[in-house]
Amino acid sequence: MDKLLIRGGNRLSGTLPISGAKNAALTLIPCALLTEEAVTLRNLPRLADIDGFQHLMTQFGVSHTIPGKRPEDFGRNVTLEAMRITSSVAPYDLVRKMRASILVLGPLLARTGEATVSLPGGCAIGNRPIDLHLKALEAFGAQIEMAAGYVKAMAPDGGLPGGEFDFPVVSVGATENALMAAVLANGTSRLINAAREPEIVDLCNLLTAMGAEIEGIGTSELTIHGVRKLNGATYKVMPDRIEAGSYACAAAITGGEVRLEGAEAGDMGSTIHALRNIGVEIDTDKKGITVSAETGKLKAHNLTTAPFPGLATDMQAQLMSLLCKAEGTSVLKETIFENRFMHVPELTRMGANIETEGRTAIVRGPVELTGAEVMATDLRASMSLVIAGLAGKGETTVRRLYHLDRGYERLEEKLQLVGADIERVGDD
Ligand SMILES: CC(=O)N[C@H]1[C@@H](OP(=O)(O)OP(=O)(O)OC[C@H]2O[C@@H](n3ccc(=O)[nH]c3=O)[C@H](O)[C@@H]2O)O[C@H](CO)[C@@H](O)[C@@H]1O
Ligand SMILES: C=C(OP(=O)(O)O)C(=O)O
Repeated sequence: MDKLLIRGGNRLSGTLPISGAKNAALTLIPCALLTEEAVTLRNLPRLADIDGFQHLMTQFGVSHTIPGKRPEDFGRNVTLEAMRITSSVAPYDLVRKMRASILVLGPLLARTGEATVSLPGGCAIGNRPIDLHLKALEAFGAQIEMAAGYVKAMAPDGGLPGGEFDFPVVSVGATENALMAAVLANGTSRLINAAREPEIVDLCNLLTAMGAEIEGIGTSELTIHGVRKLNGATYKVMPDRIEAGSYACAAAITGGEVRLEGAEAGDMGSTIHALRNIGVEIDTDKKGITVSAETGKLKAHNLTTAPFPGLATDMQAQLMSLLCKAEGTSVLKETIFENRFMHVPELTRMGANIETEGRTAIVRGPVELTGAEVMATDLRASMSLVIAGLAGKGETTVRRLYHLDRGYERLEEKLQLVGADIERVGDD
């Protein structure tokens, strides 16, 4: 298995491009199930999760074409066409590798009147139940059955009537599934306390381009007037705000100055706010953001993760690494997932001074980070180790790169562009 070798200490400087957002792409791809016409997605990131989702789509009879693009370019355009749905079953083998596969449930149900999807199971960061996905679909008139690790959703003859669902907890995925089911319902549906992450807005914008009628886009109350048919569309995936935030932390921890080309500051308010409070300078414009920092001037700051517009849980680990180099004591509270501090023991091995108590981590800094052999346990935890490695004295080896490959397009190439000493090597 490949590993990353990072020789820390280089100050990052220059420009790196920000890719299309994984979490947007994973909900835009299943929209192709909602229409017989072609849906073309531009700026899809080249990631293991995206390849996996495209593969899953072939299971339902969706064809995809990738027009030739130079391999050295980032991103990719893909046309998905679901002229006829040949199966509405998502088997365990394909679903278990990628939790987001559950996002085919809503659109398959809406298009064909039934869907059978393997339960995705938990993952390293928490249990991640799907009860809210199912309750929202039930509220729209679906009948749900569970058997042998699969969930089967059925619509009444003539399709889902639509309905109202008030989310007791904000859920990104459940909001997405509910939206994709509601757009083809016979009546009007209402989602209350819906997630309003920028990726949900991206989903609503694609659905609207396909002919859906959605009111309240960008708010926590969405009204969806079901339409009989949706058409195809061509749509550009939004920039990845988590990738951009991660590279901002990487630049800052090295005391560097990096331009994140294509980053959308408007989607990154809480991350930018956090970075500025830590002492990182951020300049924003329409085409990207520029991050600069002086390592000696970083200061402690308390952070609490929350649904958008709060601080994204997907940024917690990366900011924690940065705070190891900040003067003073920072308190980080993780409110979204119950087990999202798995980077802490690895960061500690690199010299960090972090104590955890339940969902709170106390980071004392600044410390001298040192290179070490570390093991990645999940996507953002892995990135936090890369960030620490960039600032660490000596060599850091990060193993289990499949986590990083789920969410960072050609990570080492992008970091090399700004001067990092990082390479991917085969294991010996
Ligand atoms: C592919 C994708 O977009 N992934 C993102 C999505 O995950 P995902 O959509 O899985 O996360 P959710 O927003 O659904 O989860 C939020 C919280 O709700 C709970 N919950 C969720 C669904 C449910 O049916 N029941 C329930 O209790 C979860 O366990 C968690 O505690 O949003 C998360 C929160 O911003 C991000 O960290 C993930 O990167
Ligand atoms: C947790 C994440 O993704 P997923 O929901 O795909 O596991 C993430 O992107 O940080």
